[in-house]
Amino acid sequence: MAPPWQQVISLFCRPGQTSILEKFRSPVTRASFPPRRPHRLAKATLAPRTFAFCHTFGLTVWIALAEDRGWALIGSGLLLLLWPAVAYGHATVANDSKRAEFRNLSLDSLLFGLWCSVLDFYVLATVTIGLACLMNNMVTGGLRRMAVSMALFAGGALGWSLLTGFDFRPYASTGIDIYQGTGAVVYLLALAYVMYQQNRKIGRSIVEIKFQNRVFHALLELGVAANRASNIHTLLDESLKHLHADFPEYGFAVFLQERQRPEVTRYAAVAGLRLGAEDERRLGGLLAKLQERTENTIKLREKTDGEQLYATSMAGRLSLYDGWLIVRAPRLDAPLERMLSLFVDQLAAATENKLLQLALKETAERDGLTGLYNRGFFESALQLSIQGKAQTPSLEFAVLMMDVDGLKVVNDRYGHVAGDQLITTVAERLQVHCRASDILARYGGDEFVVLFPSADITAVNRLAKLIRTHIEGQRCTITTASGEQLALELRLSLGGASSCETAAQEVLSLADERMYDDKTQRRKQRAVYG
Ligand SMILES: Nc1nc2c(ncn2[C@@H]2O[C@H](COP(=O)(O)OP(=O)(O)OP(=O)(O)O)[C@@H](O)[C@H]2O)c(=O)[nH]1
Repeated sequence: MAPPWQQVISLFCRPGQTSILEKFRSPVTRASFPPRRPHRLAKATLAPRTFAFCHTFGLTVWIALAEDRGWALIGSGLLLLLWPAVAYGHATVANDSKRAEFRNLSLDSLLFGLWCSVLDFYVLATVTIGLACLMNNMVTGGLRRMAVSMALFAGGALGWSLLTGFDFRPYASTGIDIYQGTGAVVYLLALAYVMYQQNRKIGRSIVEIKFQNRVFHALLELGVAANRASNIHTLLDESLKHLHADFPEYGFAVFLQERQRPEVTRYAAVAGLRLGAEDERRLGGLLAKLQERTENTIKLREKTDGEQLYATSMAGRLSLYDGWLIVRAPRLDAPLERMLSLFVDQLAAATENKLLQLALKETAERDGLTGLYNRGFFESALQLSIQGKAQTPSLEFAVLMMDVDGLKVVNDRYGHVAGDQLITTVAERLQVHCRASDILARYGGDEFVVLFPSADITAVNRLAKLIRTHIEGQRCTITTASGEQLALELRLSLGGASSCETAAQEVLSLADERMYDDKTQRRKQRAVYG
């Protein structure tokens, strides 16, 4: 059985409702003790409420002394002094602090109504206190709350009159009138000041929210730009363009410098800053000297367009580069610094991802020795051409196969290093004669292939002629592993075919056959001519 004091408390609780004591003992309440923060409304009303109740207590004391009504009135008036603290505590510990404060405002009206009755409806006090209650509720909760407040004020006054009998004393004394009038004016001014402070706070919050929205938008745009960009230059250019569109009052630049050689700026982008090539070089040099600095944002010595330049470091967030975001701003304030640090984080992550993505793409598409497309990429491109021909029969494509003659001999005589150099030399020279639309790939060992995605056999003949004129029989110098210099003659066997001559799937094998025919013929010729 619960101790008697607990039974008394439980009398005030509805069945199933948790008593205040239980709330305090529950682990949840203990975990959140000391109490939560009161709602800003509770904080804002604390001072005016304290003033109003203290002032009413003063009025009570004055009337009690002036009319010799004894200490009973003053003693009960002491409750008025306690109420502001109780109300504030209530709003502080409540789960829903705002609702609790609204309840406090209602109780204010009820208490004041009752007290006006205690003071026998002294007219000036009843009017000013009643008006103050109505205004307070109107300001915080609109017409509905004001109506509730009016009802509670009237209810408090009538209720007390019914309990203790109705007395009416329209006037006390001039001194008390002056005291009450002055109190009412001070209260109104205090209320107006609180409202002004609240408005200022709201104004500041709106400005901050707008700024945060711009930051959020810039970060979203950065994500989109990062997805779309095909290389680092585009990524940086687009990101800065969007950032400048969101923050036109600032100018931006970004520098990525090589980690090992900070004086080398690998990528730079500018938006909303007038930086010539010379300025960029000078700024790059300045940033290279700042590598050791650890602060987030540094004020630079440089100024542009009459405004100060600041640099925010990407500080170790890129594996190969050191990055800097430069901003031109009249001054560096806390929101700008926060925005820079957020943007730099995202930009560094997007750049690093893009670098990784490009490296992976490079590995997947390119041949490691020559840097040309590899066989996998060529075969995907050939499949696309075959599909294109199936969908649009008038769309032709062609293939030229090439094989370096005599690589085995070079390997056997001078080693694989020399053989590798022969392969890369052929690749470089072939690249010179290919057009941007031609897909030149290393097909395997010493075999190369060119796909002409929308051309016929004339493209093959054109390139074959260029190879025969400018590569065939040309000499190249190769250094062996032992440091010996060799002069080798380049020789290539060629075979071309196009989709006008055979079925699309057969083009590559036809080109291959023709290349072997060419190789056989050239072998015979070499045998004949020695
Ligand atoms: N150095 C080097 N050699 C390679 C590479 N890939 C393949 N090879 C060699 O290239 C040679 C290609 O063989 P073949 O085409 O029969 O040699 P070839 O001397 O060019 O003969 P023909 O084409 O008949 O003139 C082989 O000896 C392979 O080992 C490579 O990446 N580097």
